Formats: sequence, C-alpha cells, structure tokens
Amino acid sequence: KASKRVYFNNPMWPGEAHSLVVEEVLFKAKSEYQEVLVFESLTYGKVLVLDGIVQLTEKDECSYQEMIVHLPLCSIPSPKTVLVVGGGDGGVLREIARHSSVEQIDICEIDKMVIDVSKKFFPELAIGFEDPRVHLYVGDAVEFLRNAPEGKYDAIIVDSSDPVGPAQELVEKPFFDTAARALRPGGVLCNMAESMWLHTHLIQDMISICRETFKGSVHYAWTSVPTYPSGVIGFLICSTEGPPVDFLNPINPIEKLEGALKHKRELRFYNSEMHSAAFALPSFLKREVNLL
Ligand SMILES: NCCCN[C@H]1CC[C@H](N)CC1
Repeated sequence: KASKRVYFNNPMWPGEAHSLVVEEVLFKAKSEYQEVLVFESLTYGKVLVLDGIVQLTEKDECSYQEMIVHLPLCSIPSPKTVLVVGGGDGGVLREIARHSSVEQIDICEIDKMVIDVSKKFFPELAIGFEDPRVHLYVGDAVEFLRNAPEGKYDAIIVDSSDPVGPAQELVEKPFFDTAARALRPGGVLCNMAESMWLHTHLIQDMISICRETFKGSVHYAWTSVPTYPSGVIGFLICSTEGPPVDFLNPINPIEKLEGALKHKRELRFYNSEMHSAAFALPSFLKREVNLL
C-alpha cells in the first residue's frame, strides 16, 4: 500500500519543509480557530497538526513537554499554584502533576476541539486533565489573565503554537504585562520561544519585552525536538523581582520529582544534567540576542 508523504512548509520557515510519511488520517476538521488534523505516521506514532504545523508526535513530545515544565518548576522552591496558557493537549498538565508541592493547576486553552481530539487520540497526554488539581478554562488567555488576582501564580507556562494564528497575541507586550501582574514576586514565566536557527529576531523582541516587564532574570533555554522546524525549540524563562533564581542548577532534586509520580509514566527526557545543559547557548546566539 503506497503511503502518502505530507510536507510541513510555512512562511515561519521559508525555503524549507519537514515531512512525515502518513499511514492513516485519523481526524480532520476545522474548529472555530484552526484546522485540526491527527494522523498515524510511519515512524513517530500519532501526530497532531494545527493549521498545517506539527504540534506534537507521540515519539518526541516528551522532550518539549518535560522541559517546558521542569525547567521552571525545578528552579523555584515548592511551586503551589501554576497556570498553563494553551496546552490543550494535556501533556504539560501531565508533567506538572509530577510535582507534589503543586496544589492548584489552572489551564486556559482557547480551542475546545484540541482538548476533545487529544482525549480521543492522545490518552498518554490527555491523562493530564484527570488530575484533581486541574481547573480548565476554555477562552482567551489575555482576557483570563486580565481578570486573574494580582500575584496569584508561582509559575505560568505558555505552551503556545506559533504566533501566526490564535497564539499571535501571546508574544506581544500586553500579554507579558498581564502575566507579570498575575505572578507572585519571585514567580517564574516559561514561554515557548521558537528556534535559534530560524527566529532570532522574534527571540530578541520577546527578550526586550521581558527585560522591561520582569525585573528578575531572563534566560533562554532549548531542547531537541526532531519534528519541529530546524529540530530544536527554545524557551524564554523569566522571573519577577525577588531573589535571583539560579535557573542553571535545579533546586528541586530530580529524585523528589520521580517520587511524586501519579501516573507511573517515567521521565523520558528531563534530568538534572539536561536541565543545566539546556541553558548552554551557541556563540552566534549569544552575539545575536543580548541576554544579561
Ligand atoms: N503542546 C504542543 C506543543 C505546542 N508548541 C508549539 C508547536 C508548534 C511548533 N512550531 C512550536 C511549538
């Protein structure tokens, strides 16, 4: 049976395209915000695609979901209240659930279809919604944060898609202002921050905004995700004023994290060496983006 190959090209990465062989299309529909596609690939398990952009595959989602959560949460002492912006597939919730200090997990996802599709096709990620600490809000995160009490959250994790669709507003200043107001002093924000190979201008813009908005520290970290454009994805990690956060040396020992396992799934990517290594940056990036 001849398999079909799908190409993922996009104006966000001109002149290049990643491709995957499709075994079977499992779901395809338009939500209020974007086209949602799920297919079984030949070598990466099931794949979730939004508006023609790969969001996650079963094979390599562990890298992104574990790092975007444990880089911030292992950097502050016993986080209690966490907000997830986006993250409708549930993978980030699954990872936050490993932290036994966490008492409340709010999640604000704009597209209900992403949640429903994940529950149907990606149970290993949607298991995150089953944690009793999770409170789901379906709606616009800027609106949600405007109404959030000042200083409510220890950590905010922005698990967004690319800023070319519903996630456009999540890289603009008003969003960062509302996020900073909703964080407690010494709280931490961790944003998806694109690729060092493809988006240094966008990364620089986000760093400039964060440096104005967050009086603490601003760091860029990154990880390997083979099915994302250029094979890497970055994170912008900022802390509000208060004692400087030593992001490079995780203070929540990994053993404690393992101990809190609710759903028996072991960590597949994150560990304390990968934590420290994530903040090591190539020379061209240190030159192109001025991190303190
Ligand atoms: N929770 C799934 C990951 C969503 N993050 C984005 C997917 C699309 C990529 N180009 C950038 C990261």
